Amino acid sequence: MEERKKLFWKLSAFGKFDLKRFGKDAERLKLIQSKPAQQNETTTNNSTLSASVKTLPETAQVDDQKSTQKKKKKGKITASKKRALLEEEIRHLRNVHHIHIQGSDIPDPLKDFAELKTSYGIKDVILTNIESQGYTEPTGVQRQAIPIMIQGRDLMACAPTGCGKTAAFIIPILHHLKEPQNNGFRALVLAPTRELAKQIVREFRKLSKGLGLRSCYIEKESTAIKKSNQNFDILVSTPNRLVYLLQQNPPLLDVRNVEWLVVDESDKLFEAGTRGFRDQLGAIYKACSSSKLHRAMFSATFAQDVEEWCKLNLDNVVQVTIGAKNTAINTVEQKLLFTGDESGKLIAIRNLIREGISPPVLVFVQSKERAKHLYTELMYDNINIDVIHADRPQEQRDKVVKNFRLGHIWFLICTELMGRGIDFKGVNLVINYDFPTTAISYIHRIGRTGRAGRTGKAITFFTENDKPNLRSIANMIRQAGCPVPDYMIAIKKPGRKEKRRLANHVPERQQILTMDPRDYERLQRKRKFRHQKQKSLKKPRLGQSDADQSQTGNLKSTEK
Ligand SMILES: Nc1ncnc2c1ncn2[C@@H]1O[C@H](COP(=O)(O)OP(=O)(O)OP(=O)(O)O)[C@@H](O)[C@H]1O
Repeated sequence: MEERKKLFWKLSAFGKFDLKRFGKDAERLKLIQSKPAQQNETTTNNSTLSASVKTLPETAQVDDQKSTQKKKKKGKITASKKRALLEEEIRHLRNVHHIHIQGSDIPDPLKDFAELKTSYGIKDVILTNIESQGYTEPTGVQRQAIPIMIQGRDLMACAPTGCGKTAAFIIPILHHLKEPQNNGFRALVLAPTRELAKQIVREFRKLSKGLGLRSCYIEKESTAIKKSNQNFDILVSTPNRLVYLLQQNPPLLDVRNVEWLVVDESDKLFEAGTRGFRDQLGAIYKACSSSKLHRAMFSATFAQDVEEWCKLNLDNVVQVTIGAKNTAINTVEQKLLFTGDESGKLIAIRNLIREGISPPVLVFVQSKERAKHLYTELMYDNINIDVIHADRPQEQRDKVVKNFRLGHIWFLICTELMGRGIDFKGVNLVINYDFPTTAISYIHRIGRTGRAGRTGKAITFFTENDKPNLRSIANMIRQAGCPVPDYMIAIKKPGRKEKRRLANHVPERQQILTMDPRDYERLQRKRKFRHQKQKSLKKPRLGQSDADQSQTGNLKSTEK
């Protein structure tokens, strides 16, 4: 027996004592105890072996240590395999949702909203609010932008129209602010129009229910100081209004404690000149002087110069793009309709109405004047129609938006004012009565339909005069998978200079109005008179004194 043992140790001394392989031999030689019957394999490997190893001489112990090391190594391989699997899963998630990223140390996209709690400790109440909005799954932009913003990283996000960019910045801001504080505004969101700013406030309120955080849009100067000092945490504003309030002496607002600055429709706000807000944006940047400031830019379209600015000026910025950049949404069935000349458009729209189109419908024209004229032409056609443009008083604009949302208005004639960001649920059709001057404007206009995964339709009228812009928009339509005739794509591409000229000049068009201009003027006067009468009838409320009335008048006169 002793001889056999010696021989075994000699044989095993230079090799690895693999208990798994040679365990049976060792057992036969009675060098280790035999396995108890019916023992589970995992337990065998751990407890039985460790018990028997005690009986082994030194060399065997050394060998066993090596085997344990190997096992540990094996464990390491499993961990790296695990990471590889996870990376594959993340790659797959990004592919499925067309998420493209640029930047360093980018957090993983969310698999679901629940991960906000497990990985980032977001409050239950926010998750409940998300759920009560009917959001079951995060959209592509939400999956990637939310974790980036939660980590306090500067962000530039480009994602198609109607894919939930608003919630993508609201959720991380709410998580960041946590609860109300006496520090004034800590988050500032800029949007190009009042309508959009107010819509964003509504979204903030829905998603922050139960958190105590207060968000506002400042309508009047007189409320600016009050709101500023009154524990409002979130301010949503147009750049013009904000700059005006900041430039008063003393300033009517304080944004020095702002920690999150979000620029929605950022390519629009970056535009220079009278139609853009670049100067105002510069002043606002200066005013947001907190060292804790983080910045995020969101839009469905991005211009090269904005991208370059962001890369140069934002800290370690992450760029997120969903799908192909600057493309029209593919849930919208798009069509171009040749109407010959301007008068053909009136016939075409009446034909569409006669053939039966399902409301709500948005009709875009290129100017306030044309909006008023088209409204006058169609108002007797027995359809619920209204018009919105910057010349209408804010109170009327709000009413129109509300009535369109409620379905009381079926046809809404509008200008570029409603082209960006406005989320009317269930718009079935967008009619571009006037051809958009840029492909970017086209993307935003038709993006008022086919939102949040729904389908929609867009019909764009064009005349001989629209030929210079036809090619770029026909290309957009083809890219979205809708048919366009080849001759449109074959039109000569305008040069850079020409492109810029086209973008900045709305074409001269033949007047829409078919009635005598004097009759039109008379009608306008009548309408104005009727509106003022309605207003004055509404004003003297029961028990309201003359002094009260004059005060109301004063407040109104301070409105910008
Ligand atoms: N996770 C989600 N699941 C379902 N619907 C969502 C989700 N997130 C947002 N929505 C809805 O999608 C619609 C569009 O959202 P939102 O207005 O934020 O789009 P957007 O990307 O900002 O569009 P635009 O570029 O036109 O401004 C809204 O009605 C919103 O309630």
